[in-house]
Amino acid sequence: MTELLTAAQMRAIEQAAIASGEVTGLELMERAGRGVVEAIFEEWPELATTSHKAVVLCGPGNNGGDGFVVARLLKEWGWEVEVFLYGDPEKLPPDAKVNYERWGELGETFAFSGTFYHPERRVAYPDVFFDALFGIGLTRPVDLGEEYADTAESVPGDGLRGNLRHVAIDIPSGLCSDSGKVLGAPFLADMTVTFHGFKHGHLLDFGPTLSGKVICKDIGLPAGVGSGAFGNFPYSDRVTSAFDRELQFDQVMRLAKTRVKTPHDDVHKYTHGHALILSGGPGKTGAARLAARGALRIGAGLVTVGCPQTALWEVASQVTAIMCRPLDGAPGLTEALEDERINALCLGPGLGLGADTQALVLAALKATAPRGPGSSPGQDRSEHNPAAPAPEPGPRPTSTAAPAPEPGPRPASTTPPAPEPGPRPARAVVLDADALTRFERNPQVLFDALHQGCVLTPHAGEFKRLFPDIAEKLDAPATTGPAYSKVDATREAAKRAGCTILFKGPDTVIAHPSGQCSINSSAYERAAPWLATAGSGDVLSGMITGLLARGLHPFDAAGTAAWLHTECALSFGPGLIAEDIPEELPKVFRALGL
Ligand SMILES: NC(=O)C1=CN([C@@H]2O[C@H](COP(=O)(O)OP(=O)(O)OC[C@H]3O[C@@H](n4cnc5c(N)ncnc54)[C@H](O)[C@@H]3O)[C@@H](O)[C@H]2O)[C@@H](O)CC1
Ligand SMILES: [K+]
Repeated sequence: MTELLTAAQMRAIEQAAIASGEVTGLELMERAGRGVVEAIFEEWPELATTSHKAVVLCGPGNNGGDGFVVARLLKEWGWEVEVFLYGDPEKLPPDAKVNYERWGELGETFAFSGTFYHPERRVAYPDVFFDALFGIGLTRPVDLGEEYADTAESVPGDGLRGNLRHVAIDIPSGLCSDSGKVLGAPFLADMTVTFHGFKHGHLLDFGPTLSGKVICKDIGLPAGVGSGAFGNFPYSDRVTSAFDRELQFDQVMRLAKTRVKTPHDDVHKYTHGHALILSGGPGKTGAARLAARGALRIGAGLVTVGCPQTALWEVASQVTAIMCRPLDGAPGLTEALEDERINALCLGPGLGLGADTQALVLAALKATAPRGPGSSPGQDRSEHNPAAPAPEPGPRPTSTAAPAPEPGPRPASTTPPAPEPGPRPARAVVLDADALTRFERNPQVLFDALHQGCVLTPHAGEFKRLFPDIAEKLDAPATTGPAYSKVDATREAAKRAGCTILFKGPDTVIAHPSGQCSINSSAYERAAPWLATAGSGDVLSGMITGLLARGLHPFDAAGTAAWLHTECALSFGPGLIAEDIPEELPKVFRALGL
């Protein structure tokens, strides 16, 4: 499991380890520096010889301390190394000071006060420039003058400096480790070597652009409860990543299990759920058809497109395995939902911004709201109980349509699964696009009707319409670190709405009102810029709806669909159009060994 850390969590883990007496801060710093050297030799084996040159820019904190370790190790290896320090050596924290002095036995440290220019001593044409200026301790914008900005922001490996590689230690300086926002002049790295676990900032916002490639080195910090990077943090504070193939595999395996018919299974199409996708009128049915195809391919047993009578022939003439039915307005929907086998709905794609859309959404939410005490709409704002035993992530048995298959075999994992983020009601609803925008002027009306079975899938514009105050905080330029992040924003929105929110982007964040959160990053080796194509979001909504029909919990359905959506794009490659995404799913499933 890939667990993503905030600066505060990383500090807490380090401090707990040091306080336990198992390791000292100095040992951790030595391992961090060694990890950086290992990483550059692994990445660029041609550097693992003696005749290379490095410039190391150290800052006033422990990130600078790591830089002094790197300088010493490379010098001992036989490199020519030049070290600059931004700050007063007397004020370095204790571990960094020790390493400053150790380096001092091998070479000189030049004061960096805005210039690298030292005519007598400058290392000409270095092979690597190390950024050990600021790490997770960045608190304000970096402003070190033009020469620094020029060096830090130069295009990695640009021609001026030959094959100069820019390596950031822990996180590029000027990048906020919690938010991925930029504070002042940022360092543009070819490679970033971080420790123990990825930080949120490596995946969010500018993180992937500035970090180059991120390598995470183990520095021997003991694993806590959960034996992952998180130590003992409550689940409600944790964020996992869609790098997390294991977790996603687990979900997909569970789906696959119910595809296999054994002599004991009474599996028929209704046991895989029935998804209803609402469509707009004539000329506007394409989005719903795309969503329907996504729902069907991902495994919903039945998918019906409900459309105005006037659009019936348009839909009917373009679908085959997908059913269609006339469904006019809120009364029509309420009547359709008397069929209790319909257990997942999708509203929004192509629906239009008329009053009808609001009425349809409210009718859908009313008909699907859990009944009974303590389950009133908009009330799923409870926290997890972190002390509660973590159950197996088995199927959510609340769906009337989905059977209760055995959990599929899981890849070996040392991390216990997260507790269930609350029960899911029998029926679930995905709201996207126009179904969100329609409530721009009265979001509270929507929030009052939402329930724990809902998933909202806004892109940045839609998010802003529903949560303008949260978006304002998120969009404000960062002036201090750690800055308010997309994780903070999505969590806050999920709490307010009382349901799962999937906030789209290359850094898609999925949050549940309990605080449970994950990031589906389409960056680094999962970068798929061709996914930004018309209709791609409609397919995602449909895929989530399909997984909900299969009985997955909204939080899991949203995360798994987002992950598979990116996998489909990667598998297909450039040239992809929205229609290709669902059709790629079988190949992705096969590649997963299903
Ligand atoms: N024992 C430990 O705590 C370990 C720490 N490690 C390294 O230590 C780093 C964290 O060290 P620190 O907490 O000392 O933080 P940093 O080294 O990131 O920076 C903190 C210092 O920079 C100053 N500062 C912050 N923003 C500034 C700005 N814009 N302009 C000028 N000065 C600014 C702060 O006032 C403070 O003096 C990690 O990123 C990691 O590289 C690793 O060595 C592993 C072990
Ligand atoms: K750094």
